[in-house]
Amino acid sequence: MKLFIITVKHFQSYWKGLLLALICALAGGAFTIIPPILSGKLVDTVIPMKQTDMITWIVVGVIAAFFLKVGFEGLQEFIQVRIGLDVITDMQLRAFQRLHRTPMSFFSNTPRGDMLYRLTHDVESVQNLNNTVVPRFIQQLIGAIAAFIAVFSLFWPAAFVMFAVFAIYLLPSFKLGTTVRKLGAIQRDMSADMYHHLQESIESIRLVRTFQTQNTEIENQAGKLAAWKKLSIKAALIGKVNWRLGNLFNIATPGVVMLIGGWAVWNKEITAGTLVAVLALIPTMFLPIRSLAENALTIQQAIPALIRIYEYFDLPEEHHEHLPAMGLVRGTISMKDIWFKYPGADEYVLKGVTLDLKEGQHIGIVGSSGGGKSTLVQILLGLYEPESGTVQIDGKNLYSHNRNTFRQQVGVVSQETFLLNSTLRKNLLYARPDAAEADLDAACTAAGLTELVEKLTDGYETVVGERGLKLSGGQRQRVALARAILRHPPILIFDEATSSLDGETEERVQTSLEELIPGRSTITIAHRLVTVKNADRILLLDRGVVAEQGTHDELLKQKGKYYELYMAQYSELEKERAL
Ligand SMILES: Nc1ncnc2c1ncn2[C@@H]1O[C@H](COP(=O)(O)OP(=O)(O)OP(=O)(O)O)[C@@H](O)[C@H]1O
Repeated sequence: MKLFIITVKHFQSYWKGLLLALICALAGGAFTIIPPILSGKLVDTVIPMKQTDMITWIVVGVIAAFFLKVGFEGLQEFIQVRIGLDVITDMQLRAFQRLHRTPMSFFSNTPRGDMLYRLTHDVESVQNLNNTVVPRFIQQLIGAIAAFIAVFSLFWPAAFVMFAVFAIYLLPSFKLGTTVRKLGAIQRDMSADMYHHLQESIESIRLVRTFQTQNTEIENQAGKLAAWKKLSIKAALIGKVNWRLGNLFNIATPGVVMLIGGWAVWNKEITAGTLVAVLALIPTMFLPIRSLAENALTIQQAIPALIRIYEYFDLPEEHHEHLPAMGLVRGTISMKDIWFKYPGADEYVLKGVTLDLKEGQHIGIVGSSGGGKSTLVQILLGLYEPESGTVQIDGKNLYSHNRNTFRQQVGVVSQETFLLNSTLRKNLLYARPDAAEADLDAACTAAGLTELVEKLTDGYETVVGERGLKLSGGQRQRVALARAILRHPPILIFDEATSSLDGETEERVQTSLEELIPGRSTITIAHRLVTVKNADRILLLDRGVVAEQGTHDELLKQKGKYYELYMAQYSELEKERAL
């Protein structure tokens, strides 16, 4: 019922077009019953009375009725398809918009394949139903109702027989339909799972080749395909049985009508022409039932698909876009007593973390892997909300402002760099589409990218490939760096930004970064302590708590965990140099 109400709401604003489509369908239905009635006239009066000139008129009438029926129904189909496409594009866009406004936790817990499947295949399933099945069904239903009324007025016992036949047919058909619906839903889940697997397998092609797991991947897909095929055969078989059952009734009914109609003609209760007209109207009455049986699978797949699209309309939204804008950020950050655990997790990732950063200061965050460093940054960006604690930017509460207006003023370079399957220019300008050429060049110089740009035959216009596969890890990271620089942000966040660069490049990029940092509030997350050595303050985050903090020298003097970490890394560096 909810499904019906939401769907009706979607179509509500198109009521004028829908009304026109309905009028066309009614006209089409009226013209459907004219040829059988004219056939009756032919048998009853034209032939017995040898009205040869009337034959021509009847033929003209039949042809005209046919053309008008086709014309009206064609117009109705076009209007409905047009409105259907408007509605379906609205639906897809609405689901997509919602996805972009939902909290990040949703993305951590939802397979990407499932999201893509909903926005593509599910939308397509509904579109198939919308474009072909529904407009035809409406035509056929109106034609059937018109035929039923005509049969009822011509020879009511035949209408009664039809009614009884429908009642008998609907029972098994309903049962089969329920089974097909269940199978359709399972089939859809299987398809989504296959889609997810295909996508994951192709996306992680490097991993697959490195670990030589091609055969496992293929076997996995073969297993999924086999299960899907088995189910599809079952669904197709039931669908066909349902359709044949409809056919059986379609063939058997005229026999029964012939029997009682013949008897009535014999008893002079009706004319032979009336019986001919009634018999000619029977197939029209069966059309909607046959159509339902024929398209059972399409319908049964579209209904769960529609439900799944609607589910996205109900996704929770980050309610901040309507909040006041953050305004020009200067760069004072204050995170107080942050307690946070990921949705569904039992353990706290951050346990009372406090971080204070004055405008233009540089803070380094170090610590063991999984200690919560990246999570702290995600909270600062407002991608996750802490269970308790406050985040203030220039003294303003982040959560009572539009976070987008804050994020726009932060340059982030993280461990993972996502590149668009487009040119280097588009990838760089993603951060600031209106940047001037000189800014672009300057950002590339600062990020150490100039050499690469000069080496590429098409320079900035070189397509860097899907997910940046044509660039090395270091080059990708430099692109991300240039993007961040291009924004001229008052706040910079480097999350292992130089981790995949070789020693020499890292040193060069590090120098560029250090030139960039003065005047901007900067947070640098690093495993290598030398990266944050010059920071104004360093926090050592250990299992969700700030275990130590101070300048590099102060921390070394404390001879605590930082000291141990530094000594371990230092001696390794020494060892490397000695080799
Ligand atoms: N999206 C997520 N959902 C659930 N748990 C997560 C998620 N992201 C991270 N975690 C968990 O939170 C903890 C902290 O992760 P985080 O990435 O913040 O650590 P980190 O200190 O940045 O680690 P590293 O130095 O290895 O990058 C880890 O135990 C991790 O498993």
